[in-house]
Amino acid sequence: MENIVASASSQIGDVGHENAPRRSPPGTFVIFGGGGDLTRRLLVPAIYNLACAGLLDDHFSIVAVDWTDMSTGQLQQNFHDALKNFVTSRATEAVALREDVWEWMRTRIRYIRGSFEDEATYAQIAKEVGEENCIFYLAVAARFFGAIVDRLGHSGLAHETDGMFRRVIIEKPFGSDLASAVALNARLLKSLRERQIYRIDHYLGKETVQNILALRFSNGFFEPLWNRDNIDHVQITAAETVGVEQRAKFYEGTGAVRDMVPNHVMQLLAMTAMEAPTSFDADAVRDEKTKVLKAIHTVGREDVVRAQYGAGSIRGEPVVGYREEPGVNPNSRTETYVAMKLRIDNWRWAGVPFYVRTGKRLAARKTEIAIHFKSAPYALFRDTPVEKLTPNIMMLHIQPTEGVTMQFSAKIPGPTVHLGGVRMKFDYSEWFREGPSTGYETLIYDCMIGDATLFQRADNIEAGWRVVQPVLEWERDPGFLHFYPAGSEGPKAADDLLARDHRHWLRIGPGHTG
Ligand SMILES: NC(=O)C1=CN([C@@H]2O[C@H](COP(=O)(O)OP(=O)(O)OC[C@H]3O[C@@H](n4cnc5c(N)ncnc54)[C@H](OP(=O)(O)O)[C@@H]3O)[C@@H](O)[C@H]2O)C=CC1
Ligand SMILES: O=C1O[C@H](COP(=O)(O)O)[C@@H](O)[C@H](O)[C@H]1O
Repeated sequence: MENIVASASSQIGDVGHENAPRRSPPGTFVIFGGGGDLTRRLLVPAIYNLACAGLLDDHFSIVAVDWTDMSTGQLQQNFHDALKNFVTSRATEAVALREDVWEWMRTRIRYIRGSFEDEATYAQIAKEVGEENCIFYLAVAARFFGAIVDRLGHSGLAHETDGMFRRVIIEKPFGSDLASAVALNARLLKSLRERQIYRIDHYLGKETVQNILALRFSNGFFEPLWNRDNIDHVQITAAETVGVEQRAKFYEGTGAVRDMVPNHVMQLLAMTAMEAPTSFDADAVRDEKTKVLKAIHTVGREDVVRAQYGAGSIRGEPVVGYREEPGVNPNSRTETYVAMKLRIDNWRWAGVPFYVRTGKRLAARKTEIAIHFKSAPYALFRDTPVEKLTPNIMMLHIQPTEGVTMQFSAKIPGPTVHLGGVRMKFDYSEWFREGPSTGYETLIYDCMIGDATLFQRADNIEAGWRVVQPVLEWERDPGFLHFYPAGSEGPKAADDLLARDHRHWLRIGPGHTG
């Protein structure tokens, strides 16, 4: 995991200089699905940002493979238009395109028109890339993952020689349940070695997600408290305001559980709950993640709430319910929300529930991890006006706010003992004077330099699917689907899930959260 963010002048203690990132090795970045949406919106802007940062070797090139009828010139024009629309050096703020960098990039882009299922396409790629290092990025629908990798194997394109690498980046969804993920892993391993496979989870590219490990393991004061002696429970939220957008076809067969939980949510949980790895070596980190996911107790049906949004309003604007979205079956039982209570059965976490929830069309866009500490004893305050102590919560804000907040009690100035809940906040953009990148830059760059720390290993993916597998088996059961109005905090059943344990969710929308 390489730090590609320039060292900031406001850092206390120097962590940047001797770790200054090096240029990528020379090679070709082959994009299957080079005419598609992901390429345009995320991959090309990320490569451009790496070029701006001077991180690409002079012998870097892009080969886009797709069946769309266009020339290399037209593809270059499409990428240029895409960059103008989508390029951001930071996640939130648009910046002007640097034409000098674009010109450098343009001359390195080539197009191969061909079908993923045609051997001739691979022969053309082989001719184009020769003996160069290659990264094959599968920016394609999941049904092509196995088929493309088989052909990379048969054509010899997957074959590495001394000093030359061949790596494959695979997008999500990686399987649609445990069995299909296991089968896909087995299929990939017929043509590739595990170390050649980079299974992407874009959450791991987010600086704030990477910061979870930095925060836990580079500071002396968090880790001693990070266990069942001090933590009451943990809440993980990944809430979106968007609906299914133009992806109804994909989403109808997928739903919130498959789309978000085995991958993004499990990664957030693993980073929060894993033991300290022995180093940042990819396997050391991934061993610990897998161990903690494997320690999750088989989930019971009473600990899961599936739900679907109905009509409602977001920021005062009326929005239709999921079943009214274009392309969605009017009787659809696909969930757009899921909440789960998970128990991690190990020495650190036994007895500490991890409540996770994710959904579309909720009250706000908010991804955060809230660590709720156990309360201090109240006895000292019983003869004071203080009626209860403010819960101690440490919030790791992943997005759109990026930072960390600590909530605790403080004495309100005055002659009597009154306590108030206060917050101490670290904000990325305020402190480092620049926000984190989109995430794809880090992941692509890490693959170029052969660092798989932020990619999922086969056992990691399978452990995530194992957690949700029971939920997939109940999805047809009548009654296993609740409803919530768009723009709300989610279904009442999810509130009941915590109320049973005398707890409540932090608010997603604006308002008091403690
Ligand atoms: N788009 C996004 O924001 C995100 C996408 N992803 C994942 O990335 C992957 C790609 O998604 P996305 O870019 O949206 O998909 P697209 O359908 O936009 O892109 C795929 C491209 O491949 C082309 N194609 C399809 N079949 C063939 C074939 N047999 N031979 C050659 N070309 C073919 C498509 O052409 P045509 O359109 O003519 O079929 C299209 O140009 C998916 O796995 C998705 O889940 C992940 C995160 C975000
Ligand atoms: O992978 C996916 O993630 C997005 C949410 O990503 P974020 O970075 O905006 O949090 C989600 O909308 C999409 O359905 C899912 O496929």
